[in-house]
Amino acid sequence: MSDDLKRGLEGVLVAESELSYIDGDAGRLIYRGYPIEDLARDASYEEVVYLLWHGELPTREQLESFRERMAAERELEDGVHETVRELAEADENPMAALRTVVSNLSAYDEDAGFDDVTDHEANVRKGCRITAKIPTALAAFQRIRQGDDPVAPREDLSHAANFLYMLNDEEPDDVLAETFDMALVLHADHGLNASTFSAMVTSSTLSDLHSAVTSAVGTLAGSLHGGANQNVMKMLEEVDEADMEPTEWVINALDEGRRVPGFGHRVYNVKDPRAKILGEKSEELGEAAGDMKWYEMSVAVEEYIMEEKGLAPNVDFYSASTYYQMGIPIDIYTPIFAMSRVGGWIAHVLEQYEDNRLIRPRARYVGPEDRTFVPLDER
Ligand SMILES: CC(=O)SCCNC(=O)CCNC(=O)[C@H](O)C(C)(C)COP(=O)(O)OP(=O)(O)OC[C@H]1O[C@@H](n2cnc3c(N)ncnc32)[C@H](O)[C@@H]1OP(=O)(O)O
Ligand SMILES: O=C([O-])CC(=O)C(=O)O
Repeated sequence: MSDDLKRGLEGVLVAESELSYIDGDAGRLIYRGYPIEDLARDASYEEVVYLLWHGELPTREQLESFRERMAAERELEDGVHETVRELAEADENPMAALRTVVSNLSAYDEDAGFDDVTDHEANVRKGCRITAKIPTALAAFQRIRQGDDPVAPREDLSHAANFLYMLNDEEPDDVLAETFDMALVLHADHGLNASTFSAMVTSSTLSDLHSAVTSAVGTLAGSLHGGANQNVMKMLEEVDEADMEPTEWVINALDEGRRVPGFGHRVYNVKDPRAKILGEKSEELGEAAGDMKWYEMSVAVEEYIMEEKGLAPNVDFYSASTYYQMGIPIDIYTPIFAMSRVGGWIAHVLEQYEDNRLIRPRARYVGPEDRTFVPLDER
């Protein structure tokens, strides 16, 4: 046993995976061998989920049947719908609401249970249901809390277009649907990031898929991980409202020892390739709207932090201004991240079950030893 301490498990290899590879120095990301740039340009979210779960890109027929299968699972059972309504009416935080809803889905899933948690086919069925229902739950949550009626899902729309339709009660145009689909593709998997790792830890105990995804949603919520995307947008809004230079906000934050959301990464030492693609989208949306404010502010922040701290933007940085310009409410950016990453979480759980070993590291004990117990009355 090695006594080397690796805080935050930095750089520690704990598994073999065929799912995604990140070259942090070259700024390169691939899913099962395919460059993220190619997938973002040409593949739909459904195609990418198929690739992650099955190992190969689908043929047209395979994709059609996978799409139909997922789309048929979009409706929420009445009990889940009631939970969504209660959470929305109680003004629950959206990530907390999503965590509760994912957990609640298992009560209505005919394959749920702890008898044979590693059954691959049952897990793909459960995975389809969880992935298909998260957008419905999230859109309903958003609409109920803003005082509108939920919009029922449509089976004829893509995963991305259907979500925007349910959110806005309006079919998105092609630009919006394609931009959102691309964002889902970009967020679908990313090696052993913290939320994926927590899904793996949960499944490694031979707990079930719903528990693993519930753990992952809770982990993604934190501001050092998926929660950063909404903090990026809050920063840009603060800059705008105070009519200050973006660099001023950053200088203040750094002076106060605060992290600037959307910058830095455990694995990338250069600009995250996903941030490059999302930056282009943010720029295009600004051009289309004739308002470059959000994009230009973002670029000013990026240039300043690179120069001062040598830190590059991560995926959360440009997803913020992209979603904002699509009219998406800020506090559902992180649930939208979860809506995509669930495909990756499930793929990693399937992989974990294929060759399971309990994940259980050690801590170096630095507390006292050999203390003499003093009975309660004598303390
Ligand atoms: C989808 C995702 O999860 S992507 C990440 C999303 N999270 C964020 O954007 C939050 C802001 N970023 C961060 O807090 C970090 O960069 C993390 C958590 C992402 C990575 O953290 P780590 O790998 O632990 O890097 P670590 O904390 O060691 O940082 C290295 C140095 O860069 C600094 N640094 C890293 N990120 C930032 C930042 N965003 N703002 C200011 N300084 C930063 C640290 O202060 C540290 O400096 P020091 O050596 O002088 O103390
Ligand atoms: O890989 C990480 O640590 C964080 C990240 O970028 C992601 O989860 O997409």
